[in-house]
Amino acid sequence: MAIEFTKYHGLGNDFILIDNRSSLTPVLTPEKAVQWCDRHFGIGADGVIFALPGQNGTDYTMRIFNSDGSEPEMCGNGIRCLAVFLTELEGISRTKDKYHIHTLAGVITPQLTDDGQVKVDMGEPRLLAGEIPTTITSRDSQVINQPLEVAEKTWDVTCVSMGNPHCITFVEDVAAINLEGIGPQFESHPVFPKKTNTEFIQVVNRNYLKMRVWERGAGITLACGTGACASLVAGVLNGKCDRTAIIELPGGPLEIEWSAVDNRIYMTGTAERVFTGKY
Ligand SMILES: N[C@@H](CCC[C@H](N)C(=O)O)C(=O)O
Repeated sequence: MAIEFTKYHGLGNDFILIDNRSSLTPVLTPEKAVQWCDRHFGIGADGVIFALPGQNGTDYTMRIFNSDGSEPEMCGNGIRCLAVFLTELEGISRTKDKYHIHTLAGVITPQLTDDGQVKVDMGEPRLLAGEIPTTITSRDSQVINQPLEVAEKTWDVTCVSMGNPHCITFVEDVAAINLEGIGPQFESHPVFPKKTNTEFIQVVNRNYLKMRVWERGAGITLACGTGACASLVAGVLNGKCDRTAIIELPGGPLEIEWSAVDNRIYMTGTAERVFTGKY
């Protein structure tokens, strides 16, 4: 039987959204998700997102399969798309502009803003090596500016978890990075037991960073919300940027703040519906 879907994107990081509110079990298997995400033989997307019933007092649950069928803990651009999708599903019965969403990374709270964007309380970054997880060791158990050998080169990396793992490295020129060549080697490096997303960051000034990303389970994408949050944290920890900055991605800008008051990360950006269909 055909399943209804809506395609969305957050800065070109694109997702197939499915109304799964009648069950806690996703209507697609990971294998089917791979086929749906295929850009030649399917609909084409970086992942499939399911809007499921809430758990433990939350409004809804989000689950996501990457385009390779693996299941990440969280997706920053995806949760903005989910928030807009939920407003469309609720229609005139909608009573709120803020949702508490159960995810594998904890409760995440997106809120629609007056200018049509979505601001997300992404929670607190996790910095301990065991929380990333990574086996890279350092004196205080945080991985900040530590050397890592990848593709016959030593990279200084900082590791941050936003529920999902991120490895950040600062470079002179993001455009010069051979993402396709080295991204997979970071992703599957033995120091990351759950693999990793990798962000290459060029600091333009203390409030403006350029980023390119190789995503775990999806490869090169035009944007990564959790990656932008993790990169701002890495920038602050390395003394390279302020606690609020614009992160410029190939698909567009995200505004990221790491609050000194509550230690939480706030991400603001767009989410656009592309089309609906049945498949
Ligand atoms: N693009 C997403 C992250 C999606 C999950 C990631 N590929 C992983 O496996 O951790 C974002 O916007 O955060």
